[in-house]
Amino acid sequence: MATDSWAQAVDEQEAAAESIGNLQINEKDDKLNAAANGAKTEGDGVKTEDEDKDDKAAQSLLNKLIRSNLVNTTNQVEVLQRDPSSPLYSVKSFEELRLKPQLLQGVYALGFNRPSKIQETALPMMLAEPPQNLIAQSQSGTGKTAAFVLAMLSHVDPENKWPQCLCVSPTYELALQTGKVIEQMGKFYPEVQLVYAIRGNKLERGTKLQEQIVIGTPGTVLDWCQKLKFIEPRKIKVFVLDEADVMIATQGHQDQSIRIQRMLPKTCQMLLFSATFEDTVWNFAKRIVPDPNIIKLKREEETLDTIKQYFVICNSKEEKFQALCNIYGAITIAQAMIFCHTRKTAGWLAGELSREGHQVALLSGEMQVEQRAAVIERFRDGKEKVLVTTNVCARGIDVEQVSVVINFDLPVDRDGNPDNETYLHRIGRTGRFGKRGLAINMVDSRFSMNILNRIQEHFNKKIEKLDTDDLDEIEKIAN
Ligand SMILES: Nc1ncnc2c1ncn2[C@@H]1O[C@H](COP(=O)(O)OP(=O)(O)OP(=O)(O)O)[C@@H](O)[C@H]1O
Repeated sequence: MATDSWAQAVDEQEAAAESIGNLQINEKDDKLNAAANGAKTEGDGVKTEDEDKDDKAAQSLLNKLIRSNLVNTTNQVEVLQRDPSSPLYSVKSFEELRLKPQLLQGVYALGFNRPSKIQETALPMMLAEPPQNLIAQSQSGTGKTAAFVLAMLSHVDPENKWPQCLCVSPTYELALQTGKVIEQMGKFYPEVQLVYAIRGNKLERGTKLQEQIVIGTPGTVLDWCQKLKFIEPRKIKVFVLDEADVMIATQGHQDQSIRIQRMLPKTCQMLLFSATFEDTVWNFAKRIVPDPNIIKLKREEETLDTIKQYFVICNSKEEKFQALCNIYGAITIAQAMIFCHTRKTAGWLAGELSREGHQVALLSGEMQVEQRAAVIERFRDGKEKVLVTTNVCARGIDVEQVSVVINFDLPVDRDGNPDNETYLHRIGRTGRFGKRGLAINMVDSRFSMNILNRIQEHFNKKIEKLDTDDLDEIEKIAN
């Protein structure tokens, strides 16, 4: 097969895999959303823009799950105060915030020693009296969730047995994830209770909620406020809209969120968080949050500076597998991520590696988001040492924790050109003090050699040749 048609064939195969994967996830989500939000389901089998957008929520969830630490950033926050003449407070310790002792205990129990960059400025603003509104944007993993959870817990009056804080998240899974943070941080503050306004949580008609914090998806929260009246919106003191960029990408959520916001009192503190800030997010943010303070933290650029890059020449996938075994035989690899171009190759490779006795996790296009989340959690917890995945599956996932990345197939776009952005994202690291990493690229044709050369030129960084039959040479790369 000529290289061009080979490239096209794999692209087509992968594209098919992608749409099947998406359809399954979305079909399920649609049904669930329909149940929760009264949305319409259209299963016409065509990949629509909405399905693409739905991926954002899945990516965001998977990213949260794979990460166990704060994202390092050397950038400074940009602050735009509603009242520029008022002093700007920033804290370097949690003590300075005069938190309730139970909450301080919760923060330390989570292993937080000091506020993150965004928390340094966001927390004093959110905890100020009178309450201030805030729009905050910073990339995923910089401590936004922990910040607003702390703000909600601080503002609650545990004596009052009714909902006082309302937090909306784009999906069921993301709401559960944030709920977990509330539960952990509020561990030593048992008087404060939390309830999930999500599909499946059916309450009896006439119920008046006693929990002080409600977290849920926009459709259910709206129903609970408006139709079912489980919540009295006029008693809400803090309203949080999380993941605004994911929210606006989901049909109907924007309107529902605005309708919820309109039911809240003028005095309610409005807080909105987003990982990205395009105009659409900004326009939405301004409708949700009147008179806001604004905090932005620029995304840390990824670089290849701290990465050692190699390539290995092989003639077939079997040879690539053998090269991989040689590498594993020569150096100790704590955890590795291996990227394949198609689901078929990924499945085959995972099988071969497990036959060799490796503990392998496979992330594949046909899995539903919950299954993918479970795989990622097991990998993050170190239950498996190798994660084999297709690019489609791993798109957008931060792999900063993983020290070795293997491109079993090099990333190419649909036109068969090098996908430099994906290459950088797969193996790059953020921050000047980012951990050192090792990247190994498998080359198995003139086509892939050409791709490798073009990637090398693009980044102006040499990718060294590695002979995987020479054990001494392999050993050297680990030092
Ligand atoms: N001050 C802190 N010190 C140490 N770790 C922290 C601190 N704040 C948050 N973390 C941890 O860092 C990780 C990312 O935090 P968090 O989830 O709040 O970020 P985020 O910006 O909300 O990201 P995402 O949008 O993906 O949820 C979490 O594992 C969290 O427990």
